[in-house]
Amino acid sequence: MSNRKIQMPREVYIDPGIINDTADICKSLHLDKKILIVTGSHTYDIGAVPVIESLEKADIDCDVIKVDKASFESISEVEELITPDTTVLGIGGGKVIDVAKLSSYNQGVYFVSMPTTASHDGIVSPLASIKNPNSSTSAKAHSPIAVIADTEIIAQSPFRLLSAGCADLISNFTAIKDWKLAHRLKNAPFSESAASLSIMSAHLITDNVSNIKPNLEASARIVMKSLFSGGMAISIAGTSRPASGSEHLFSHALDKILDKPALHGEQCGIGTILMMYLHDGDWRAIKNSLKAVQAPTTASEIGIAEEDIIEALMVAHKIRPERYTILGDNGISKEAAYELAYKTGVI
Ligand SMILES: NC(=O)C1=CN([C@@H]2O[C@H](COP(=O)(O)OP(=O)(O)OC[C@H]3O[C@@H](n4cnc5c(N)ncnc54)[C@H](OP(=O)(O)O)[C@@H]3O)[C@@H](O)[C@H]2O)C=CC1
Ligand SMILES: O=C(CO)COP(=O)(O)O
Ligand SMILES: [Zn+2]
Repeated sequence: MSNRKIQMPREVYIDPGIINDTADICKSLHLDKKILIVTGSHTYDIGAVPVIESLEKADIDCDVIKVDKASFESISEVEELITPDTTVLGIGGGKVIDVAKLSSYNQGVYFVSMPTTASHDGIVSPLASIKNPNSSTSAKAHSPIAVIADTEIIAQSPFRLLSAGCADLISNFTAIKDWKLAHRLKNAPFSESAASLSIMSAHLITDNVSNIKPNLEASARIVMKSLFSGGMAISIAGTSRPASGSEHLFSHALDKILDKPALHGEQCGIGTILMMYLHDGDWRAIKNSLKAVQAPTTASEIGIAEEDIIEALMVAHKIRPERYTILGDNGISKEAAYELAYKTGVI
């Protein structure tokens, strides 16, 4: 059997109030034998409680587990609660969705993705960004059978999370530049359709910045739809390449260096300014787009010390050596890292 299959969700709902229809959606998909809700401590009240009410009214058996880390320990704890009849509902941010996605994949049961915010592009993709100590790649998992995105809940989530989602999408611009470079220099497999969809998803944000505002359902819808198409680009490519290049390596390096990193999308956004400069591209336009959606553009805005930015720039190329980027095989020198961070105003 070919390894090169493209996975897509079967049903996608992006609507205000749709969370209250969860039981009906599960029934229509024959996923109503047993539900396991994976959620977080903040998202329990916001997302899980209305879903539990909807399932109880429909007499659907349901269990809940809260997770606080996207780790292999959390995944094992969730897997212990899964039986062959279970459907796993991930209700929360990226961390919760990744844990629900990977645990359901490992146990061979269906997964429904229910984002409570629009902060990252893993909502519909078949990959989980959970690294184990021996591997630097995203873990292979599966696409959700359904995506239920309640844009009213997403609109009410902290705007910082939505801005981070916009920044995760804006990072597609450098991810694609890196991917093309790797294709030309290293013959890395490249998909024109995935790359085009990825760039289009980023443009849905940068061409619409004036319509992305706090507490507006229409804004949540724009970001969610862009994350959906960005996730589809990842599905088509079968790798995170269309959405993860050198700017993500920089963010992953910060995650390793720092005890308390900033949001994933925020770090990737700042990484995009830096890597666009290295690509000799229009890094000022990236910065302006980030500012327009209220995403941070400097180290001090996300509370990261200058020396940690420099350290992350110097080690980023080692995070995933098999994925060639503008950082090359040897990375950049300390002096060049300072120059880069200083000239772009990141430090
Ligand atoms: N699979 C993939 O391809 C991708 C995966 N990722 C992964 O996703 C994670 C980052 O996701 P991100 O969402 O930024 O971070 P988190 O999942 O850590 O969420 C950040 C915080 O926002 C809270 N939150 C979520 N929704 C709401 C809401 N409606 N109201 C109030 N608070 C809310 C969460 O609450 P709570 O405490 O309840 O969780 C959490 O405290 C990382 O682990 C990253 O690796 C990122 C990109 C792509
Ligand atoms: O964050 C991602 C895409 O936005 C996932 O990428 P990684 O494969 O680098 O974890
Ligand atoms: Zn990302």
